[in-house]
Amino acid sequence: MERQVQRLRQAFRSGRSRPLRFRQQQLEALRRMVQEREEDILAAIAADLSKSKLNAYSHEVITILGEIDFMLANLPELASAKPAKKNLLTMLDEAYLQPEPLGVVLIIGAWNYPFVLIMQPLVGAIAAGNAAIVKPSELSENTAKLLAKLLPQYLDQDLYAVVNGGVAETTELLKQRFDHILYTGNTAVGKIVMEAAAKHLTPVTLELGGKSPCYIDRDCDLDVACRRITWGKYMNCGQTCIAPDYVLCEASLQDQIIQKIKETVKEFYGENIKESPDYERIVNLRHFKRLQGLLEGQKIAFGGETDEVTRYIAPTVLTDVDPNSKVMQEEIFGPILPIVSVKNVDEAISFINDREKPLALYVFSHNNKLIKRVIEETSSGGVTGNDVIMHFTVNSLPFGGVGASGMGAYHGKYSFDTFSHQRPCLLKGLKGESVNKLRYPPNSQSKLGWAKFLLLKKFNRAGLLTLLVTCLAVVAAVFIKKYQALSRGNALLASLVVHRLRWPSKHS
Ligand SMILES: NC(=O)c1ccc[n+]([C@@H]2O[C@H](COP(=O)([O-])OP(=O)(O)OC[C@H]3O[C@@H](n4cnc5c(N)ncnc54)[C@H](O)[C@@H]3O)[C@@H](O)[C@H]2O)c1
Ligand SMILES: CCCCCCCCCCCCCCCCCC=O
Repeated sequence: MERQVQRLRQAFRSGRSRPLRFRQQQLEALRRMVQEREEDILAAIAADLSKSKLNAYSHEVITILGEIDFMLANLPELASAKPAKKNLLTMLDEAYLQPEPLGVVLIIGAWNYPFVLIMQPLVGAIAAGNAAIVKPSELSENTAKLLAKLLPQYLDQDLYAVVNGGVAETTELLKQRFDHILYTGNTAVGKIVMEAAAKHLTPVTLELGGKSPCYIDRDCDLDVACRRITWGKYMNCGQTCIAPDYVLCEASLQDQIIQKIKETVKEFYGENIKESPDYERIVNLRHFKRLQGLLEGQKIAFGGETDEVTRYIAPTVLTDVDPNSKVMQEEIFGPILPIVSVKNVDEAISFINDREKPLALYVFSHNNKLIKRVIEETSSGGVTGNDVIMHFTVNSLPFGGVGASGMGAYHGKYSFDTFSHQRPCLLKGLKGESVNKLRYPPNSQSKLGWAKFLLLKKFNRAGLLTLLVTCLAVVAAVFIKKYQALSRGNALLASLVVHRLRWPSKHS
């Protein structure tokens, strides 16, 4: 592994990944890969998550095609130097921010959206001019194997590599020195990644999880709210980092919400959910058993059926859930939706604030002021009002967590920034030593006065008067110089006219 990282570092040092044209070619190759190998990609995702090809396309492939298109369209602007504001001491100089690639970056993905969670950061890493190693999750082994086969066929092999494996391989990988690590997965492993990164002072982006709350206000269109929540909760069988984890609402709303979600489940997946091509399965037996454990002792409003052989768990709603029960202590990451009743929005806000900061927060209400209030008085990675999941799809919004749900963000421009160093550059000329004298020793009270004026824009009356006189003197000097030049010009013109009058040319 050490040798592999070294190989990438050498290729990065050659400077090959930096020119915009090269980055564009690699992104175009990535897009070609997605288009030409679409069938293989959909089949791998389908095999890993028992997902229909249509859903694999709309959950994963669309996102990546959109991200590549965004980068290709915006790369010249993203990679360009941005002028910076200057102070009085540097106003004649050039000050700008130059994005530069970080070097060799590591991208570790999770299994639940196995294609997106590797490819979307990779697009950002390439766009920013880095070399990259990607480590797909071993739990989504079909997608992992396919990525290891396809990426080298389409991308520069010395700059981009795939490492497959589980804990042992990832542990070994994490011993190497990287210039950035973007990790997606659970919080416990996030801590391991951060600890390993700290040994090399490597910056990290941690895309973690958490329990994303969903508050439904009394003043709300419950039909719409429940339809949207049902979609976001049971998509990918609840195995979505930003799925609404639980519902908070007044007790009086509980029965209606249960009824409406039940009807929507029927509308979406039919009478026989097991037969629906739109309903996935739990990724493995460990997660299946974990989820079964969360159902124990709970009041099941509907759903709750499980089948170990196919790892099927029906869309389930739990009612009157005790906030101290196990299902409310850990991220559910499955098709189980607890409803916890609260007296009002104040109690909902306290409930949210008493817990770790979630990755997403959802509020449903006709009352925009209430939505804004919930946003104002809580914290979360992202928020969607009157819908769920959809903020993930807006690539002008950074995607990431806060507190226990992660650090840093990516998507669109934010991916580019995550994998770049915004290098501050100040270019000065070699003239202007008379002003520079102010900062050279020996120091004096008057020099300090000038420093305060030039850097802090603080000055007293005497200073202001001096400045005014200085400015007037400068203006006068410029004016006199121009006037002299003008008079010299006029004199020259006059002499030419006289000259021509005396000796008219033969053509005139
Ligand atoms: N914020 C996001 O964008 C996002 C997206 C998807 C999932 N998630 C979160 O991820 C979690 C589910 O993913 P998971 O953790 O089960 O995925 P996972 O089991 O696939 O693990 C994630 C990655 O960590 C590696 N890994 C596992 N154990 C390790 C160890 N001991 N040392 C080093 N590396 C190790 C795996 O090989 C894998 O590549 C949920 O909490 C979910 O909310 C977050
Ligand atoms: C008219 C048809 C439009 C279909 C649009 C479908 C939009 C689907 C959006 C899917 C979003 C997938 C979320 C992936 C989250 C991955 C990160 C967390 O696990």
